[in-house]
Amino acid sequence: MQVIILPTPNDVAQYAANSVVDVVTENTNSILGLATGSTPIALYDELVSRCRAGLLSFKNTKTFNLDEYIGISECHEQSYRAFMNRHLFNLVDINSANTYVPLADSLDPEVLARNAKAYESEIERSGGIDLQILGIGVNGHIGFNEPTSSFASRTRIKTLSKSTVEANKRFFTKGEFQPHLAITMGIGTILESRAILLMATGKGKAQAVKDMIEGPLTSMCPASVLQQHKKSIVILDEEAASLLSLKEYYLWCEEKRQQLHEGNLL
Ligand SMILES: N[C@@H]1[C@@H](O)[C@H](O)[C@@H](COP(=O)(O)O)O[C@@H]1O
Repeated sequence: MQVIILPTPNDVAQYAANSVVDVVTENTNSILGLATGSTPIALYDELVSRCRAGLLSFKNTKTFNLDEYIGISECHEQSYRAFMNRHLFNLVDINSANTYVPLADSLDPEVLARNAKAYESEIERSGGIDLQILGIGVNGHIGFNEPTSSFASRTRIKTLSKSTVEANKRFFTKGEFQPHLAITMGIGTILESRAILLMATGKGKAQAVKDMIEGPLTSMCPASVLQQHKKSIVILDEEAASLLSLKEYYLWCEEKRQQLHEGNLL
């Protein structure tokens, strides 16, 4: 796991944008895994600006989102499909037919299970995800893989934890139905991505970040599984990194990596 600590959330977004640009320009048919939540919004804003400036094109890119709520329609402004359309898909040159978000617009468990299975098949048919973007929940969840999710899990229906429902309450108006279920890529599915980039910003994420990087490998902190991935990069701002015991070491590692890269080590 590579841990990169940067001064501000904007630096985190810039770093993540550079990584996405590298993947998309190296292979114009690349497959991206995308996340929702407030953290990646600054990344999407940056990608939109670069695309509008002609520095980047998503013409042949395919995307797979991590998750979608069950119980609200795709047209609901809090659906993850609507979120992605609003923050990225409608603002860049991507072909909307190449943007996949789990289909969760049914209340029939059999239909939902079939949709989840079909999502897995579609990822596989596409050749797998080149770069998966992740955020992290305050309880260490990734996608909607809540604590105790199996590390071998595949795309499936998942019940949200009370703390996740609470954290996402701010997006729904008072008295409005708020989903307690979602379809999410499984942890096993996420781990098959060729590279993973997790972004975390703000003090509220500091404990989850510490558990993910320095805690034991445990399903109580689903993000800790990234310790086992061969190419996982965690990009943090100072606040999110504030509880790390080995913070100085991670900064030192980046300095050495940079010096080696620039032929400047001796
Ligand atoms: N399913 C999403 C996650 O993918 C996201 O990482 C998390 C944190 O969101 P935020 O970035 O708003 O803290 O929110 C939701 O639960």
